[in-house]
Amino acid sequence: MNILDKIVLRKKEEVALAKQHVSVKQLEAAQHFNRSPYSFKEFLLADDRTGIIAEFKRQSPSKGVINDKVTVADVTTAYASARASALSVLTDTDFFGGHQRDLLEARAANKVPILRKDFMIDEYQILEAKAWGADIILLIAAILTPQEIATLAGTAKGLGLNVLLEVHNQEELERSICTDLDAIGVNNRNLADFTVNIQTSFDLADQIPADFMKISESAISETSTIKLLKQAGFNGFLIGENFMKTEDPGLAIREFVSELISV
Ligand SMILES: O=C(O)c1ccccc1NCC(=O)[C@H](O)[C@H](O)COP(=O)(O)O
Repeated sequence: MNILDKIVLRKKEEVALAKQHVSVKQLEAAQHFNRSPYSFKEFLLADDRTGIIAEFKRQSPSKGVINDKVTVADVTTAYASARASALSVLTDTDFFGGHQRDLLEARAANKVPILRKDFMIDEYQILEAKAWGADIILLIAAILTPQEIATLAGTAKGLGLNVLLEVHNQEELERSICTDLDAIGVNNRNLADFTVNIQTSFDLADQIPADFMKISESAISETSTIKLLKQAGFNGFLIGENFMKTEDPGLAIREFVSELISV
């Protein structure tokens, strides 16, 4: 069993448990449920933003603890001030050390789109994402059937949420595309064995239909890579570890962005 299988197995238990504790009615009555989500596309394309989707990532299965000394509010507000186009907040606890309250804290502190970064397998989690103040949800092709992707994407769009589909190869891309997607992300990390290769994004760039925003995800640590990805047609760049591994992720993104815009 690989790590994705383990995560999905645990996620099924978590969702079943969550449904016993919080009803759909309660989620629908939550403070954020009726707010209108920000447009992911607008923030990705805005002249005064960078395309960076900056991730709050305490730990990961591949790296263990990355940073457990910083707070969500400090880091995410620094990311947004440094002109990140969006924030990514992990809400998976067992494998990434994230939590629902991380998303709620990021929402309270920021006026930019926020991705609920989790392993979505059930419509209930989409309602949670809306209730907790997310603007974007992630659907990972490697763990969902085409029918599940279409259904979950349809539910999310019905709630006004933005949908990011994540793929790792052409086969996943071809079988997963549906109308209710806003963006397609190419993950440079193989989630089964943790190997990373930026070339994955370049290989798939031209295969992504022009109607979708193109995002490159994982293992980005150089501004020169972003420039090449932009030339290949990418609009967004999901970066976690490169900022989070430093003592001051806010300073790290500021320095990164000043280098990015200096040429
Ligand atoms: O990061 C991991 O180890 C990982 C393992 C298993 C499933 C997902 C995993 N990461 C999720 C991500 O996609 C990344 O957090 C995100 O793209 C940022 O990547 P990075 O900039 O390399 O931290």
